[in-house]
Amino acid sequence: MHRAAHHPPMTLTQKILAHHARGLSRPWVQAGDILQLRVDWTLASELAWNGMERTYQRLGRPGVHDPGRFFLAVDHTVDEVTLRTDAKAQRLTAQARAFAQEAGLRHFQDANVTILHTKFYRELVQPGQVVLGADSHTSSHGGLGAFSIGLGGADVTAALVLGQSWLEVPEAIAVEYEGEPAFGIGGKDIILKTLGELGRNTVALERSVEYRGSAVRAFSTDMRFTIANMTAEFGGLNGIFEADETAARWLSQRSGNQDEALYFQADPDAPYVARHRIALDRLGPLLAKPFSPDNVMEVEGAVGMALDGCFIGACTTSEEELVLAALVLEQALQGRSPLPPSPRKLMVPGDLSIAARLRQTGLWAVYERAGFRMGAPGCSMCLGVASEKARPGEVWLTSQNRNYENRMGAGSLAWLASAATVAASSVAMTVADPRPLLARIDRGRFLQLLGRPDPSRPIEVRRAEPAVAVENPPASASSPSSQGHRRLTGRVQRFGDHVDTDAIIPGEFCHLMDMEEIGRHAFHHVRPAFHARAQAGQTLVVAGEGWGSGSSREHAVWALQGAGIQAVIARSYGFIHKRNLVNEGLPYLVVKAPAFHALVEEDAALEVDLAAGTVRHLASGQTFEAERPSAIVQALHQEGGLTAAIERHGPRVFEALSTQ
Ligand SMILES: CC(C)[C@H](C(=O)O)[C@@H](O)C(=O)O
Repeated sequence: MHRAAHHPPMTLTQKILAHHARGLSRPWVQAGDILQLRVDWTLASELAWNGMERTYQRLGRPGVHDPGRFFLAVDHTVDEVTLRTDAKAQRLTAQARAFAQEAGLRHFQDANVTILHTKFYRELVQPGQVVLGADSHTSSHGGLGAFSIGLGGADVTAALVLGQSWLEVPEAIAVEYEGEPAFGIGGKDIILKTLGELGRNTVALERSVEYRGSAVRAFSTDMRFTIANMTAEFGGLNGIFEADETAARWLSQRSGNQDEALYFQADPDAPYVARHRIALDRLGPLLAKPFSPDNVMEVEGAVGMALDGCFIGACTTSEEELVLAALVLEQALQGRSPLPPSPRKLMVPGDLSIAARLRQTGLWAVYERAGFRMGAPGCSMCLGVASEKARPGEVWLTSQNRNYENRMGAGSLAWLASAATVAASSVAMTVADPRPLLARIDRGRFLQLLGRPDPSRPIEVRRAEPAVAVENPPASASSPSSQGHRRLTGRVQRFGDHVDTDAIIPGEFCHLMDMEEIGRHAFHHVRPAFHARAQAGQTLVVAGEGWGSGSSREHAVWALQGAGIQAVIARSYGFIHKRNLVNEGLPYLVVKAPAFHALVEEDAALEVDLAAGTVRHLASGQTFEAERPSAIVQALHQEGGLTAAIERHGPRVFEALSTQ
């Protein structure tokens, strides 16, 4: 083992990756390196486990690498009503329970105890760890300085079984926050500001996003959580904050789970491809209009807009936000009688421990007096699959992280905001600026209600450098040159930019496991003719930037395959979806040429030569070149996907793939 004392400068992410890499040929990593990675933790929900179980079964139920390092929580589809009445939720729950028993999992969270990310962040993750979760918001754990990413079920199952994965070291950007945000302007407003200024699936796409700048020292661990969480909406591969005294103080409150913390720091001249400065001093409350989280506006522009519902909850809404929103409601209710209970105001805490604290501190009762109903911990309305849904045409203000079309239920219109803004708006059920109410809150009381460690208490943070295992001479990357040897012809189904995986297959179909049935629901709401067109020969998808961004659902690939799609051609892809395409063996091509995108229309006939990596537009005879996939991606394609590769190579699969 080397201590990488003399290495080219590395980012924080690169240091964590170097520390976890196996078989490096030199004691550092740089963007573009393909790594075999030791994985500390895998995570999943019952909904993702459904797909993972299929891979696990195909692998012959081989047992898990470490039953103490898989965190499985039943949170996505369950609430009191679905648990009682919905056979889908019951089946998914039973399946997760049965696996927890079979594998002897130490960290199984049964229905409605927590949201996957909430408990894992608060109690388990440690700085410097590598975490792979079958959920896109696994990015959240970068808030405590872990390298934590969402991946599809096949990738996470592989890591669950083998304790390893592979990764191409991403390029990195720095988002540098400057200035002190006003009291009550928290993580949600800051990440919405970031999304509004920089755009989703742009500068962050497939890159590490390192959150830095003079302002971040004062960000609480909850603020960091929310910002890292919505790195998924930003389009980043991972989002991360350097673990510092604030992180160490949070860890020191735990009864255990702090002994592996590694306090890496980016080198001063770390190779960021860009630095983006975001000023926070004049930041006010923001909203994101439907149907995109970067469709951001100031709250002032919507004040008075009528609301059909207010939802405070989902993973992105931290304890701090729930406490602050309660204090906003308390101020709003001063001098007036309680509001009548309303089915259109719902608050769902992320974890039973948060619910308990809200009860102890009297804040639960404040929500009640403000007319809110409270639900048991879970994703609730955020995914549109639990019992609470917005109805068609309804406008909901919500503190969740996604406002895609149909996200809270078919035909719903979700506007995103901080919990404080949702709380202020819930009083008259019209959008309201929370600042007059925030101004009346006693900050000392807010901190005391939160019960966080005293920020002035000194704490020692021992900076770490990666311990790098150098084992191999550089792998001779002979390059198999294709995604198979086939030539495909077909006609095009044409899409624009930012087609998210919720559009490809809505959450309500993510419990299905029959490929043809899943295929029949591809683009169920937004392009119902997709399946029929594919069946009639429009079997090639051509899209713009960020195809398949959003969630990690493997169903998005299965829907395409089930409908009969032969290949996808796009300018760029959501990182997780791209891996899912590779794992499931559905060819994808990256074609950036503007001339191609100007030329190819709906129904155009194309010939795709997978071996050559070219696409020919048959009517004009013009040929366009696709970017060449990395050697490991080509190798995976030749193996027929990840599961087939594991079946063939066993535990040495990543080694075999990287040297093929
Ligand atoms: C169902 C799950 C795979 C998905 C995700 O990965 O994000 C969900 O949590 C979501 O928010 O859409």
